[in-house]
Amino acid sequence: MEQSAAIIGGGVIGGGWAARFLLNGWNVRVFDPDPEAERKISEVLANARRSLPGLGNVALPAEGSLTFHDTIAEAVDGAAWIQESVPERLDLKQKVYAELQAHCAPDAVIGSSTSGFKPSQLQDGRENPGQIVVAHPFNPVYLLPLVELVTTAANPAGVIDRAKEIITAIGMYPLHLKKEIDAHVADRFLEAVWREALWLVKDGIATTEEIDNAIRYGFGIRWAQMGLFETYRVAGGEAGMKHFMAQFGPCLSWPWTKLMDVPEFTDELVDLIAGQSDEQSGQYSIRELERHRDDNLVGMMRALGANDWGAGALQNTHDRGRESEAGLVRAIDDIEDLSQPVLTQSRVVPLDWTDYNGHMTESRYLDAFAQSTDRLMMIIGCDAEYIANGGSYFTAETHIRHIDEVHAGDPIQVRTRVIMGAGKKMHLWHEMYSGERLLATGEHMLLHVDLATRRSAPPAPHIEANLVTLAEAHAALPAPEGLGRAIGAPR
Ligand SMILES: NC(=O)C1=CN([C@@H]2O[C@H](COP(=O)(O)OP(=O)(O)OC[C@H]3O[C@@H](n4cnc5c(N)ncnc54)[C@H](O)[C@@H]3O)[C@@H](O)[C@H]2O)C=CC1
Ligand SMILES: C[N+](C)(C)CC(=O)CC(=O)[O-]
Repeated sequence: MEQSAAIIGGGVIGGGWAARFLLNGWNVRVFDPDPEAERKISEVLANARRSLPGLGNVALPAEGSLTFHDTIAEAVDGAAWIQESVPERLDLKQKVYAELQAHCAPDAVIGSSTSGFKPSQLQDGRENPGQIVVAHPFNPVYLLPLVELVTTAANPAGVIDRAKEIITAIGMYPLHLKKEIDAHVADRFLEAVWREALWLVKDGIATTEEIDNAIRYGFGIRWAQMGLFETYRVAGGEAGMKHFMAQFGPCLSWPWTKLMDVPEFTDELVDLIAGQSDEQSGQYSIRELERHRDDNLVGMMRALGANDWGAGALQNTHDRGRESEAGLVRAIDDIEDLSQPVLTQSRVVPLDWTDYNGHMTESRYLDAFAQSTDRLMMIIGCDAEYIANGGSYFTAETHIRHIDEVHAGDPIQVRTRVIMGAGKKMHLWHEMYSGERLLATGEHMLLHVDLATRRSAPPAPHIEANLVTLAEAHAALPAPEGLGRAIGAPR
């Protein structure tokens, strides 16, 4: 069913929310009095379109529609989710809530992007306080999954459940905080770190660039994959957290930091920091910096996905939930038409799959075909459980033909035929398409192995039976052009 989200305030964060909903198939209705809002959102959207669709390994749904409206009343019409992202001023937010509630559906969820206000401050004086929650995201909203969902006793369980369901459906992670507090959880850290950094610059200890290097060459990468406590548990050595606390606990009272002491924001300090920041990154426009940031985030999250860890594991779960809508199956019984090649991949080319030639790089064709082989193995029953019990397939030979180029952000699909499946042998033929365009073919010979002896061995009977079923069904199709071809001179 088509769903609509209203975006109230379409700046940095509202634009990110608009992209997140839109690219996950929602219709998006924007209200923002700024005459430049449409241009700004279209620029954020362009960055989101080049990065988000390729983040996961399964294609997103078709984009929803994006419309701009002159009044709040029009924007919230029919909206199931309303996301308020107006500037961080309580009086303004409260005025906006009064107008929202005069026009929106009583069962719509209203989420606030507020970085610091408590939900009770937003609910105060409202007729229907139960529909208002804090849904605090992180920039860029279209890539980072965290949403701090802060609720109060005024929020019925049904509203909280719906909020969690919708946030999850658009590929995000609702961290539900049941106790409200100024600045929630994550912004408390960010502010503490920022305060320390301002002191270090003001006191002439380090420049903005040196501070950024201290973060990005070290603990910043660590935090991205294990957070704070798991990282320190490991840092405690074999004795874990207890040893870590015994060793470093006393430093807290020496103290190493100036946590609560805020440097005064004099013109001199602002000029010092802004000047160093210009020197550090002034050669890039903000949009260029956003694209570098997005490329890096996609690469890091995809690396985490390969390890099924942290934000990457979350993305993998989201991908699994999208498989059937994308037409992918996990078992032979779920294939609708056995006579046709099996859809083994439906995705978008990710940013980190491209090279200096500006197109998908050669090694990624093998990567894509290998993922299709993995799915075909799962479909015939060679799944994680079977492999854990000691049986699997090894690839003995591969021949890839590159027929047409494809770029980051383009959709690709792989269709797979079983050419032969008998005894230990599995002979596969993959065809990769973008729409109707044939991009590449992959011919692969695999051997079933016993993982204990590392030698070829017959597969379990049900696997062989499934392979034979597919091979017989696919044998009725015309032989693929290029099957069995050796490397030849280009025509
Ligand atoms: N910028 C950031 O890093 C983050 C900001 N937030 C929160 O998101 C909210 C918005 O912040 P930004 O997007 O950074 O600000 P922004 O200044 O980029 O955007 C605010 C937008 O609201 C519009 N606006 C002003 N009055 C309005 C009204 N009455 N109705 C509708 N729209 C109106 C403005 O025209 C502007 O486009 C704030 O509550 C902020 O704390 C949350 C997470 C991160
Ligand atoms: C600086 N900030 C308080 C607006 C930051 C946030 O709220 C979250 C983020 O994206 O860093």
